[in-house]
Amino acid sequence: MDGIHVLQRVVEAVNECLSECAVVGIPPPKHPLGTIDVLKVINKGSAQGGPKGKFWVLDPVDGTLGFVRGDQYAVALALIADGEVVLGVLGCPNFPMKKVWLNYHHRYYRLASKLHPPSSDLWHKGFVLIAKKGAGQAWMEPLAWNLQGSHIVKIFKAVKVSLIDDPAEATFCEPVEKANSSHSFTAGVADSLGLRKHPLRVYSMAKYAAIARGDAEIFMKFAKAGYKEKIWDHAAGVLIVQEAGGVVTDAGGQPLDFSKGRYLEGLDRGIIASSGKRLHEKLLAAVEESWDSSSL
Ligand SMILES: Nc1ncnc2c1ncn2[C@@H]1O[C@H](COP(=O)(O)OS(=O)(=O)O)[C@@H](OP(=O)(O)O)[C@H]1O
Ligand SMILES: [Mg+2]
Repeated sequence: MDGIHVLQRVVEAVNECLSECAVVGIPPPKHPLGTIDVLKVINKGSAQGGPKGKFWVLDPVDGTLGFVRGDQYAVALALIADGEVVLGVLGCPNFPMKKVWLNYHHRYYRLASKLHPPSSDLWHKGFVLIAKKGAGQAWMEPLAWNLQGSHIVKIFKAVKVSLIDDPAEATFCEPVEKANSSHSFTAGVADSLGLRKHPLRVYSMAKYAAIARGDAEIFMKFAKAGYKEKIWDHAAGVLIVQEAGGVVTDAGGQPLDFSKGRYLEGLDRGIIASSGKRLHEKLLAAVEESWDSSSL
């Protein structure tokens, strides 16, 4: 598809969404937007971020590889006010309701757990997670997936992190691509922490969703030195995990700083999240123990 056609599709999609505004109580525009109107709105997306003011952070397709492979990806939106994430929305259209199917795309798991292809009634997937800073709650709205054709009731359900704090029972998740996070370093940390389960490798911010929903207890991302993490790859997920009861910091135990512009400047080594304080402290200690012998 060439540029002009993509643009046409975008304009159509925007107008389709706007025509449904009334559903959420916003009056729809009197006339559909034209191409120039849509381009003007897109051009407003030039905020550089920073410590003052309010701005939205959007990652329309996070986990691009997962998206093109028909695997996990996320649509992530966050509102940042004076450098703090105050609202997070994370859409995970391919995320299965049953944890066991998260790994369906990975041959190793299919064979190890003798998974058969999911039947359509089991393959319920897709939800939107929402959290507001300070609410102490994160919410999940499943996407409409009743394949039996019966009435679809959309309900928000509170999600909570897992209660497991024994590393031997915990599951950790990490990026699929070795280029995005060192698998050998996290394997060392896992060993030192006493994690026994095989890592859950999931594309995109769906990893934060896995922690918030209690599908996994730990998330680690250690990119190569020099890589700068972007705020849109983390903002929504971090708030959702925190409000669901989890903890997210850098490897030095400091909160991620969303006030420094487009990047998470000053990030100490990597990003770690866990389902609770006790596990987090053990994880920080294990990272410290493994760091000196690592080549990162
Ligand atoms: N070299 C390198 N190192 C670290 N991180 C990188 C790197 N390259 C990309 N990215 C960013 O990682 C986003 C995808 O991260 P994931 O955790 O989903 O990784 S993975 O796709 O599961 O391997 C991905 O987000 P999207 O571009 O939205 O897919 C990138 O912003
Ligand atoms: Mg991204």
